[in-house]
Formats: sequence, structure tokens, C-alpha cells
Amino acid sequence: MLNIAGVKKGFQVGGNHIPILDIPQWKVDRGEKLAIIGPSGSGKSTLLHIISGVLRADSGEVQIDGQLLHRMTESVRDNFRAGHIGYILQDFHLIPSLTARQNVEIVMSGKMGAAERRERVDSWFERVHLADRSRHLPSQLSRGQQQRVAMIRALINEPALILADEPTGSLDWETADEVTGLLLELCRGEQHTLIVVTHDLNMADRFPKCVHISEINRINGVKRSANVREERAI
Ligand SMILES: Nc1ncnc2c1ncn2[C@@H]1O[C@H](COP(=O)(O)OP(=O)(O)OP(=O)(O)O)[C@@H](O)[C@H]1O
Repeated sequence: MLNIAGVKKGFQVGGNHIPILDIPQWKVDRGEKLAIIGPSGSGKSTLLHIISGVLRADSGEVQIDGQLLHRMTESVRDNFRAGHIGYILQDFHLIPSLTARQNVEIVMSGKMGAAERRERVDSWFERVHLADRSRHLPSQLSRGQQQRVAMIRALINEPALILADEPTGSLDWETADEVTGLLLELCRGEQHTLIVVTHDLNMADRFPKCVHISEINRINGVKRSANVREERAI
């Protein structure tokens, strides 16, 4: 489903080129549920940005479902992203002036009829146990509820690939555990590939597969430990 070959990425800082990513080869199979862990500054978010196409690699190839992102024009890439990729962020990024369901409807295809759209949105709010909250504004929802709305927004178009950057990063332990369970349940099955970047080791433990960023990225610019629990104490 995802194939990365020879990807390099660096940033210009104060006239210096700082290499961040060097990924000779990395593959994620369809239907995999994968957590990526590793220290702050090791390029995890940058990797997700490159996979989603919001950031361009300096060189190399990213292929999703056989399609090469860097060969697409910007508008084709935007359409591809909207149809194939769902993105969940730590801070939800809900539009404050829109209700929960409007925040979801805004990403849905205009081609869908009003009744079908309503039914689909209703069924997703039921799935995340927020049926009675869909007409609330984000400010009237708890952080865990806001993240559940953001999850619906990422999943409503049934993307094949779901990327989540620290989805539990701003939640308390219990809510984080709930959100993790829900995310895994919603992404169950072969049709959803899920890649989560997290510092939350309880979350990572619940994933069928967990990799350290150093297993993917050859750049060793930050202090790393093979043992992530030790790393947290550094
Ligand atoms: N636009 C940018 N310009 C310059 N440097 C950048 C830019 N974006 C990211 N970086 C640098 O790239 C490195 C990797 O950042 P990234 O956010 O990918 O790390 P991360 O592993 O996700 O960290 P964290 O776990 O703290 O979120 C950092 O040193 C960061 O400062």
C-alpha cells in the first residue's frame, strides 16, 4: 500500500542544510496497523507530512496504492489526498464556529445527496458514541469528544490510509486509552491501513506492530536509545 524508496529530506536553517530523513526503503502493507515511536525531533511528523504529500521530499519516491505522489500536479495531489488519506492531529483542528457535524460535512463530496449525507454522518456519530452531540460546537465538547469528531472527519470518506500524529497527545490517560481503542476499532479490517506517530507507549502497546523511527530513518541526529522507556527518562 505504501512504498518509500530513497527518500531524503532536510531543512535549511541559518544557511545550513540540516538532514532530517534518509529512508532507503520502507514498506507498509495494506491493512497494517502500525505505531511509530521515537524521540522528539527524530523526524516522525516530517515523515507523515511527506507520506501525505503536504511536504515534498528532496529526493526519492513515495508510492501509495501504486501512485507516485511527486509525479502529481498540486491539484491532482490535493484530490488524491482527499480521497485516499485521512489525517488525525493532536489538536483536532476543528473549526470553532461550525458544529461537530458541520466540521465533518465540510470534507464530504458535494456529489452526495442530502439524505445520504445525513444518514452517513448520523451513523458515524453513533459509531463513536456521540449521536446526541453532533449539533454542538467544538467548545461545548470535551477534548476526547473533539478528538472523536476529528476521527470521524478523517474517516468519513473511507480513506485507504489513515495517518495520525500524536492523536492522544493532549488527552488524559483514560481518554487516551478510550480514543486508542476506538481508533483501532474504526480502522479494523484490511481496507484501512493505519500509521500512528506517538509518544504514548500505552497506545503503541495496543498496536499489532510498533517500530522505532531509527528502524526506518538512517539519520541519527538526535540522542536515541534502543529502549524507548529509557529514552523517555533521558
Ligand atoms: N520547516 C522546518 N524548518 C526547519 N526545521 C524543521 C522544519 N520542520 C521540522 N524541522 C526540524 O526537523 C526535525 C524533525 O521534526 P519533526 O517534527 O518531524 O520531529 P518529531 O520526531 O515529529 O518530533 P516530536 O516527537 O517532538 O513531534 C526537528 O529538528 C525540527 O526542528
